[in-house]
Amino acid sequence: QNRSSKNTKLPPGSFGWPVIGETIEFLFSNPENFVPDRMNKYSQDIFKTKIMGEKTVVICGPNGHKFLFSNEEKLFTVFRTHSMQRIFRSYQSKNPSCPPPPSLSQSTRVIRQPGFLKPEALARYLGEMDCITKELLQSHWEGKSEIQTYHFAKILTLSLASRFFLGSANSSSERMVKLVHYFDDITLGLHAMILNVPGMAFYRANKAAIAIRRELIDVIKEKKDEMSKGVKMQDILCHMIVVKDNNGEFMGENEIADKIMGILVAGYSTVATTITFLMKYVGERFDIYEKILKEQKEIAAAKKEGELLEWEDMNKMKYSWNVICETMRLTPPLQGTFREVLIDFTYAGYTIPKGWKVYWTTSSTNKNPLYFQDPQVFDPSRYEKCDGPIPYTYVPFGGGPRMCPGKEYARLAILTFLHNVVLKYKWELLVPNEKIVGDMMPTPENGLPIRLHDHQ
Ligand code: HEM
Repeated sequence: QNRSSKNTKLPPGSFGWPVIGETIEFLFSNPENFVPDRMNKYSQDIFKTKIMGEKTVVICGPNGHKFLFSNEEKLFTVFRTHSMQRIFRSYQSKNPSCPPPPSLSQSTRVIRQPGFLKPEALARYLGEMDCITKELLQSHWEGKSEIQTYHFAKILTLSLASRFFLGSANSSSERMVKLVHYFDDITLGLHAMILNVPGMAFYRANKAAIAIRRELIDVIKEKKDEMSKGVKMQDILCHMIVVKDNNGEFMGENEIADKIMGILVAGYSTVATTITFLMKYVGERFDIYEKILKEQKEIAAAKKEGELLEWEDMNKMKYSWNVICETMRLTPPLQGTFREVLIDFTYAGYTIPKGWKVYWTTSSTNKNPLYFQDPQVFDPSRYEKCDGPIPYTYVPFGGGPRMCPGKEYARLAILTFLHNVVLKYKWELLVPNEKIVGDMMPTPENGLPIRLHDHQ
């Protein structure tokens, strides 16, 4: 229901300290605690807080998720934190003729263009994805007994993403991989407080964005050069170069660079985190490893020697996908995102005023015993039951019209990795019970070192 009213009853909760509100608790306490603690204290449906300088309501539980995902662009619109807006600016203030900074949602429009991430396009790319994964496993794992999983996952993810989004006809992918630490800095800065002081996350993220933007502009120039020679290409970067905006104008290079950077960042740490925690959880459970291996061996046995993965193979990886889903339930690679309220509305008996921000988060459902029995237990069979989790309780990719556009791409990338790894290796965790650090971006403290064992 939505209505405007003067007799408003705001949701329960606390705005915390003057100015900073509850930002410190939000950013630095475990996100698995911040939300459930307040749900228990105030309301299971909704509570108010002040984070990142904004009056915010956190909308909770499956009903909250459903309400939010069903009212996009009616009651809410996307909101990027101030740090995100500043990091992804595609203009420099010294150049007043440049257009205003685009929001990340503009890169979303481009990535949602028909074709790019649709199954047909992904199916065409799958063989190459398999090939790149094999090559990287060979060059980074072959002959080694110990691997830093997280570091490798980042290299793999960034290589795949830049080859796919920037096009494979140049060496841009290797150049992006050299910038891997800058991508980390940006990811950490996305939810940082705006303190542009050396040593602070926001300062590092800005520096990183400048370095990546510079490199991307070189890649764009090279791409334009190739296109002018008539080389036919079908990647997102080419599309951005030729597409015109609403005013019939081509995008400037800074703008294209920012949009590409947005897509690379969105698809980078999420996939790398999932791969890393997948290796952790499977490394802890040999019974699960054996089931994955059985499934992958059957798929490999049905193929000719050296034949690359195809779309139908991916659809057979049902158990493997359930294991990945369970990984994302226990360690969601992205906690949640913000919206801005477009008009006053009421929810669960409370009024939420226009201009406030709304935050939805996986942590209001993913470990809630109401929806997941024995929530701390790693149990891929939860997704086997024909009805699976209750709708809107399991939302690692969000839902509704804003659901992650990279979901299918991520599924293929992670399954392709798992297929190649289990067929060749067993592994053991070198630091059992390794501490997980990082609040908005969960990270194993030591980078998840593993010891490899070949099957032979
Ligand atoms: C395991 C991997 C991934 C997870 C768990 C994940 C999760 C999410 C979530 C929760 C959102 C927010 C949706 C919302 O605001 O309601 C999102 C948005 C987004 N994701 Fe992903 N994502 C993953 C991989 C990727 C990949 C590989 C790409 C790039 C191809 C990508 C591109 C995007 C973009 C561009 C958005 C912004 C969408 C918008 O604002 O409309 N993601 N993702």
